[in-house]
Amino acid sequence: MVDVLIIGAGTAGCVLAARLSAEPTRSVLLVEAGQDFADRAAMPPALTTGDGVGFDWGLSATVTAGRTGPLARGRVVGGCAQVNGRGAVRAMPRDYDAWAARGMPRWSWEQMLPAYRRCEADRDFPDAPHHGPEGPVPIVRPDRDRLTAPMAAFLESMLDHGHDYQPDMNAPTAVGIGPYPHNQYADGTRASTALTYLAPARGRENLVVRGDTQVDRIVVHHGRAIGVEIGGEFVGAGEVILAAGAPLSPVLLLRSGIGPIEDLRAIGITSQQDLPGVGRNLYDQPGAVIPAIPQPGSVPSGAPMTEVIGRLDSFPGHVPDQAFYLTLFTGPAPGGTDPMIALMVGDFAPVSRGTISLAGPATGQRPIIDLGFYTAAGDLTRMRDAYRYAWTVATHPSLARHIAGFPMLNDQVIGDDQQLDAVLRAMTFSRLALAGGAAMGPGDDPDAVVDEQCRVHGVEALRVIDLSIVPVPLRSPTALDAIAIAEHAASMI
Ligand SMILES: Cc1cc2nc3c(=O)[nH]c(=O)nc-3n(C[C@H](O)[C@H](O)[C@H](O)COP(=O)(O)OP(=O)(O)OC[C@H]3O[C@@H](n4cnc5c(N)ncnc54)[C@H](O)[C@@H]3O)c2cc1C
Repeated sequence: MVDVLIIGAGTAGCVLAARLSAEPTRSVLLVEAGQDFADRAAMPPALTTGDGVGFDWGLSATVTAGRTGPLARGRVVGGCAQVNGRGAVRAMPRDYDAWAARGMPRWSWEQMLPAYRRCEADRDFPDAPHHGPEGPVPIVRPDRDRLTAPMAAFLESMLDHGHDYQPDMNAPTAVGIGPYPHNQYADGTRASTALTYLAPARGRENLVVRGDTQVDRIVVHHGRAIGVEIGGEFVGAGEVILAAGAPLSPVLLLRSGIGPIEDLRAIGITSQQDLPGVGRNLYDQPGAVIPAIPQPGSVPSGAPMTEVIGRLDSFPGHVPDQAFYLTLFTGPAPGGTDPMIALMVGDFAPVSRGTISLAGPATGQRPIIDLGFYTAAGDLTRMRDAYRYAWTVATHPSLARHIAGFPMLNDQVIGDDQQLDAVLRAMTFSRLALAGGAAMGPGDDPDAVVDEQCRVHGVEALRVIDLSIVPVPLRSPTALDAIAIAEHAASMI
């Protein structure tokens, strides 16, 4: 029997395994459903995701009412951050302060900042008080003077719109436009937590990593987690830590009988703990693009996909909340080879919430995921205003000179509420920044799943530590936050 069994060697799980096994007397078993590339040289250059191929779970979700789409989730040691876009932007202090204000003072920005500092080695601002100089994750930004022509034009358009230039978009209050921070090594290799945290810890005698091993359920006996079941095998543990990410941590709780009692009974799962909040309060960030055909030669081949990110405070029709972001993407469109330019607008803080539920008890049955985009009043209007504003950025002369045409948009569509709403409902996609579904909250909150120390309410020796515990929207693309959250939680164990 191991002391600690961690389910999921993803973004957070690799951090937890490294930090918890640093104590030599504690035995740690890290279990991952996907492949383990222990030898960095054996790792394929590109780990793809999408519809169950490569290193993807093949999940799907309801995106907007009546419309379903694939929901990419990394299934490999390193998790989503092993297949993601490497954008490494922090959430804002106000997000953590909102978290703390829900009765969890240990998750305030003041408490979280040391965790962000601990995890990073910021190559550009090592001396800034809010940055860490020597953590495991290298953070770099593109050089403003060496941006590709469309990226420089996007920056110019935003500055002309009155937004501030921010050399460090990870400064706590950075609002405006600046170089996009990325987690990567100097040679361009992706700096996932499989490399930055787990690889240096692999030699420890008290740490075992098991790839290609999917946990079927957590075994709870008399109100205490005593281990897990893997294809009929029981593996005992003193403590189980669930780090399967959103949405798969809530899925595993449900399969283990931890969730809304009536829903579990209806699909034949014996309840171990009635927790109505499991699978609820899921949120994600809706995104939409303005696709454009570039002028010939405008997008250099092999150019980085994105180099500049904007976090907006105010624009017409919008109450400032720093929740919208703009990014320019260049390169071949998904599944194609012709170059494209796409200005993406995303909402970091929608009000809408989604749900996760099970169709049945079997591990092989896909969960039912509804992202709930635009179900809350006001979310679609917010997006409409932001998209309209993005149109003015895309059609600004600096950017427009790189664009030959917009395939599906014009001033008339953009100006008409009904037409634009139809476009948004049809094209909105998941920003793949899922969080919640097993939210943290005090014991008197009926929707709370874990307490301030990530312990599942009502079940001993079981914690959830990944983005599914986040009870508030994070104004960020989320990967860096998953690392900092795991760092912070590990310091409490
Ligand atoms: C394609 C893509 C692009 C993205 N781009 C960016 C970006 O550029 N910047 C950014 O900040 N964020 C990005 N994100 C989001 C970000 O990467 C994730 O939000 C974050 O990494 C999630 O971390 P996590 O630890 O909560 O979960 P994960 O990293 O998903 O880790 C969960 C792990 O648990 C494993 N697991 C699940 N169930 C089981 C089970 N039953 N048994 C065993 N193992 C299990 C999974 O295989 C996985 O390895 C992207 C996400 C995707 C999918």
